[in-house]
Amino acid sequence: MKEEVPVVDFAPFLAPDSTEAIAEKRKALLQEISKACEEWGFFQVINHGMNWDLVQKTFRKSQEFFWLPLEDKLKAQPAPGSSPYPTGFNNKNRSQGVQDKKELLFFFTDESSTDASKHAYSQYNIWPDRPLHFRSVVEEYIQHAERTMKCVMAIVSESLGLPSNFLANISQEKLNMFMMHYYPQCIAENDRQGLGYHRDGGIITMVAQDGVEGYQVLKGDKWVTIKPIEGALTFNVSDCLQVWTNGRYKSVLHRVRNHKTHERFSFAFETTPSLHAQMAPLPQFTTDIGKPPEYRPFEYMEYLMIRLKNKSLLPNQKEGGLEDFAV
Ligand SMILES: O=C(O)CCC(=O)C(=O)O
Ligand SMILES: [Fe+2]
Repeated sequence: MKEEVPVVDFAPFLAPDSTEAIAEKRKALLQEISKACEEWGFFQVINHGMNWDLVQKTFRKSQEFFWLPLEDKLKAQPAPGSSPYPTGFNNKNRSQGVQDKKELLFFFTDESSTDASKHAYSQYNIWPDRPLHFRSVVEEYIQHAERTMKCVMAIVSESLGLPSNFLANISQEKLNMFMMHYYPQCIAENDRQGLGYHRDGGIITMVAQDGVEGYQVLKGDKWVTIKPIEGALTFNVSDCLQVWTNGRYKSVLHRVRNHKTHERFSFAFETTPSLHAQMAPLPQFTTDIGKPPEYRPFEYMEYLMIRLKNKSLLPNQKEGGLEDFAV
């Protein structure tokens, strides 16, 4: 049988009243999610509550942007030396030292912070002038994505047997990132590295795909395509969740291959702790259950700098990652 990323129907979580039957369904779903996070690190969700018309509208804006001539897109790059972060347009990222066949628009979104001075990363965002209404549409998407992500974090917390506000509270100061990806069509079979294999660096990532295949996750030694399902969103465990749960939930390698006959658009919304968060496996997954920690404590920034460097390595240089913090 062909293996596929588990698809979970969130309808029972969105149901307004909680009958015994719904409570039973929720319990079963939490088990499905837990199994998916342990075995795949990925799951797809239908009936997630995110407005699909808005997702479609944002895809149209993304197309309008990426279909502009390159010289216009380059105007959304930060002026040299003006931003310490890779915000705005980028068509030069590398994976494993090889240039990805992809274009990217990258935004920070500071989530409801109590201390604006600490969290003013979005000041480095670069909003393209064209297409018209680009910023208002994308900001609306981000607002909805934040809400959906909060709901998913609560459900993932419960799937670990923890209180629903656990992941929201563990690192209260969060930083979110929103990436709009564009993968051009690519005929040459040996040149389809849209986004090279990687693990995500945050807590959880939420991906919206258009209808074009190309997103793949490594299961055992096989790349499994994450089927684009109309109306579904994909969620994956990222490195922070793997560290906190001491490896119980897996941050799994995934990649994007360019399509032979179609260009592909996708959005990734990633929630991460603040840059100065202290990371370490939690007692619930170590001392409380008699397991030694798999990672030493570290500052999140230390790890992000390693990741940033990975994007511009040459082919013979070794990438850094969580292994650098393993004990
Ligand atoms: O483009 C996609 O479908 C996935 C992108 C991804 O893996 C990422 O942004 O980390
Ligand atoms: Fe990713």
